[in-house]
Amino acid sequence: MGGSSSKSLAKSSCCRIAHCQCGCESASQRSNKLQHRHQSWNAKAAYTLLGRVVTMAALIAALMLSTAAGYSSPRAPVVAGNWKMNPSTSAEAVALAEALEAVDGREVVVFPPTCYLDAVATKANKNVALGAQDVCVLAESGAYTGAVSLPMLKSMPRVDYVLCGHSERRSLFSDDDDAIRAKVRGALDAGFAAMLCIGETQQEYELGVTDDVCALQLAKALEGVTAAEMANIVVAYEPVWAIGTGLVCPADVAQRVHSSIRQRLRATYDSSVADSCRILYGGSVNPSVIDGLMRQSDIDGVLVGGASLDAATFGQIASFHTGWWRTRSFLKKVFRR
Ligand SMILES: O=C(CO)COP(=O)(O)O
Repeated sequence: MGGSSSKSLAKSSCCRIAHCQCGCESASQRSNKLQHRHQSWNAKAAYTLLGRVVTMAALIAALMLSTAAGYSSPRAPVVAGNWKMNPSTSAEAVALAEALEAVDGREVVVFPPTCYLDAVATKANKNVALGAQDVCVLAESGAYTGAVSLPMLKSMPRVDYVLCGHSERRSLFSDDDDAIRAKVRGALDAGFAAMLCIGETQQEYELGVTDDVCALQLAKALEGVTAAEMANIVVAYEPVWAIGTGLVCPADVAQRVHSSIRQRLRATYDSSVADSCRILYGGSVNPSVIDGLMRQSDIDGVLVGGASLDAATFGQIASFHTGWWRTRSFLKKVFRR
């Protein structure tokens, strides 16, 4: 008994000796062990922190990349389809209307021939807006063979828009600046939104006068339109050389023209009109070019011709990549409150 207690005493006292040779754990060994444990804890904490920083950085980078890759305009996007003089039968128009899909987070509008408007209004998804391709503003009714007046359009269900100034109306039906201005005025007075098309010919494009041509067409068509009325104007930049040719205006060129149109609106009205007016691009739009166009900060949508006659293709165009646009708009709304 006494022997074992003296042994343990010897051990406990000897362990306090820094360089003890007895095989027991010396104070310095214990301190080394503690230091080692401390170091490995520090390394673990550093790794965890590093891991968190890397994950955060990756998330931020993904967020930024995703934002950059998606729709970047601050305005609500519009995807419009101008059916022109198509399809050939009412049955086909109804089938096309039935196949149209509304896509969440963007305004989808179609412009069928006027004679199909009623049938399309009955069959199309309720979230797809409708517009008329043209209107006669010479009178409300009377001896104007072949014409359709504003009150007639007004009596149709679900018609919100009137297309004004399309280049085919300008070139094939002799709609001049005065006629276009009168249609814009009539549409606004009747409570429609006007989708105003402007754009240069191939020759004007080659001469480098695109901005001047667009500015002139814009000024003439909007003469007398007030800043408040501009809320019901959508501008569509449609370079004539890109319509129905398969030649799409390069996205950066279209962006430059859109930005110049917006500058004109800023100079004519004010920043609030310029910043809220939606400017669409039209001319051979197809699913392979839509994302590139919609990434441009001044392109707020597209006006599609040929590709809008196939509901699946039009649906693909309407489903363009929005990136974080909706999240950003939601956050903006929340923080503005
Ligand atoms: O004119 C257009 C839309 O109004 C564009 O037509 P495309 O898309 O067929 O070129």
